Amino acid sequence: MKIVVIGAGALGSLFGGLLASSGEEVVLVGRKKHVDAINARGLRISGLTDAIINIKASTQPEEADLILFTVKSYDTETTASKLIIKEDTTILSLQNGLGNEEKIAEVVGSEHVIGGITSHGALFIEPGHVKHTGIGDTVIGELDGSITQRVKDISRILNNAGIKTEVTDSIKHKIWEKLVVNVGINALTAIVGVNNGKLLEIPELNLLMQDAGLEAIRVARGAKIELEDDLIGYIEDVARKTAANRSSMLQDVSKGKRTEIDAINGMIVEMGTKLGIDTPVNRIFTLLIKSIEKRGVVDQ
Ligand SMILES: NC(=O)c1ccc[n+]([C@@H]2O[C@H](COP(=O)([O-])OP(=O)(O)OC[C@H]3O[C@@H](n4cnc5c(N)ncnc54)[C@H](O)[C@@H]3O)[C@@H](O)[C@H]2O)c1
Ligand SMILES: CC(C)(CO)[C@@H](O)C(=O)[O-]
Repeated sequence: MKIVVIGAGALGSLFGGLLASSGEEVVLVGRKKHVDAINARGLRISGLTDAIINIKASTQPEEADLILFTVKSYDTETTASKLIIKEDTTILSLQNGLGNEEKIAEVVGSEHVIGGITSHGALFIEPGHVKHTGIGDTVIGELDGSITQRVKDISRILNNAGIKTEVTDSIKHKIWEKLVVNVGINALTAIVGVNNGKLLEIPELNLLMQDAGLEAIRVARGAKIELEDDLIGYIEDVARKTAANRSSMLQDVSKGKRTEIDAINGMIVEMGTKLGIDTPVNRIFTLLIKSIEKRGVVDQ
């Protein structure tokens, strides 16, 4: 199976490197500096995985049997329009946020798209070098809930590469559950500038995390997405397991980079408005993060 990783930054390089190490034919498609460093010296993975991997990298998309789609959510539409698709190409999005699979499907056709979430952590260190910062589960599935040979084949390949992966018949629910976690953790930690664990230690932050999460759960129910009962407890579990982590959104604002706010808290506000459900906490989080994006980095 030829695998092309579109959006080979932190997560895509980690997954692509692990797959190449397991013997799969992999091409990383990313930005020029990263691509040139990889082609010159191999891909270095440090942290929980320690390896230098010979792997092909390019700045241009290529035809593939499987495309791992790992750009930030704000690049989804433009990147999907550049994909080279053949009849049996499968695209697996491993992105955070809501709406990515639908945006890709609008461009290439829904028959090519499957959904996925992962709790692995990866950090872009420098061109040619990513750090494996966390090990977690990966779940993939057909958007219609069917269990097909292709998802079973992709799961086998990922597991063979050491990426523990399960197939689910409810990937949309899993994407929503991950979304609720990101709704509760990402923006708040970025606004206040704290690691994830502070959301458990500081009572005021814990209340805000719960309020944001409860709004998302109400919007999900309004959209007929029945979620697990104790999702607030799930958010807290993730914050506890990643207590020392700086969330991806805190990392982004610390570097003066654009965030994925629109696909996370912004999506809750957008859907809540359409459904007539108030989402004041998510609205404030969204406005504050957008203000921080415009403000840029300040000296602490
Ligand atoms: N990093 C993690 O630990 C992690 C974990 C779970 C989920 N995710 C999700 O995975 C997605 C990617 O996250 P990341 O941390 O790897 O981001 P990243 O910014 O490190 O990687 C994305 C890369 O794609 C590149 N890119 C954008 N458009 C492109 C194009 N058209 N062609 C080629 N390259 C292009 C960007 O320049 C960037 O280098 C996000 O949705 C994120 O929320 C990340
Ligand atoms: C789970 C999570 C919030 C841990 O930091 C991660 O998805 C992130 O940082 O985006």
